Amino acid sequence: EKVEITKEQQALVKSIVDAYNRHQIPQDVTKKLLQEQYSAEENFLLLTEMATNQVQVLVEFTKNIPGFLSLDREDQIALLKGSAVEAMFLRSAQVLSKRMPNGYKEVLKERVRNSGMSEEFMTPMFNFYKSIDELQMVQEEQALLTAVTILTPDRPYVKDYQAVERLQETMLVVLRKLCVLQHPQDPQYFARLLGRLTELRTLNHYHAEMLTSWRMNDQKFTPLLCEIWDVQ
Ligand SMILES: CC(C)c1onc(-c2c(Cl)cccc2Cl)c1COc1ccc(-c2ccc3[nH]c(C(=O)O)cc3c2)cc1
Repeated sequence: EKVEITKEQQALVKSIVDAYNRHQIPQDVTKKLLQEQYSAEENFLLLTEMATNQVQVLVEFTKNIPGFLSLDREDQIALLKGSAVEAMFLRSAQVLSKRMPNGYKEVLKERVRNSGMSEEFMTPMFNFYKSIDELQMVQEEQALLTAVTILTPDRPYVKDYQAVERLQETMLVVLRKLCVLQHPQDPQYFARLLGRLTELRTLNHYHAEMLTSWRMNDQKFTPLLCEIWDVQ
């Protein structure tokens, strides 16, 4: 059928993509990934700093999702806490799949590999990064997929399930149209994007286990990460 995006859907996409691009980790932070020395401790510290900055970027992006701030305040918190790891996986995956200058992505991968993480977590993580890379998403798809992930209604402690579902539905309708228009030769593209969200859920589980093992080794996190991940 003839798929076309309405005026208000175009406005929605524009506001989400602008928010997605406006909030980035500051260059002086990301360039530390290239400069600091290599050791498991230093790598863990850097990744903790990146994750902390990433959460701040995530909060700012989320506040710009049309309708999010009109949700119940406690539900806003529940959505952020429930989606933080998945949204950060998406964002770091998109960073790693971008054509990076001066070996940046190799450096990031190297630091992740040598940060005291268990192999059982690395494999699914790097498989996910590879599967995101293969999709070669345009920025509209990346921004909308991140918004869809954040607006997942079945997170713990969400009270007004319907309100969140309505918002997510609005995003999914636009994302599906974008996929049809952007990838006419691949009618399954939208379905493959949604398949990544399922894969993200399994990564949540691995991440929770990794957090536990880090805590056993008395690894320190920042106050913001402790708050969003309910640790310490
Ligand atoms: C607390 C630390 C050790 C941690 O725990 N889990 C994860 C963890 C891990 Cl490994 C994997 C996936 C998710 C988490 Cl949440 C992490 C590290 O998390 C991140 C690591 C890197 C980045 C990152 C790196 C470079 C970047 N450039 C840009 C940019 O916009 O230019 C964004 C960006 C983000 C984000 C989160």
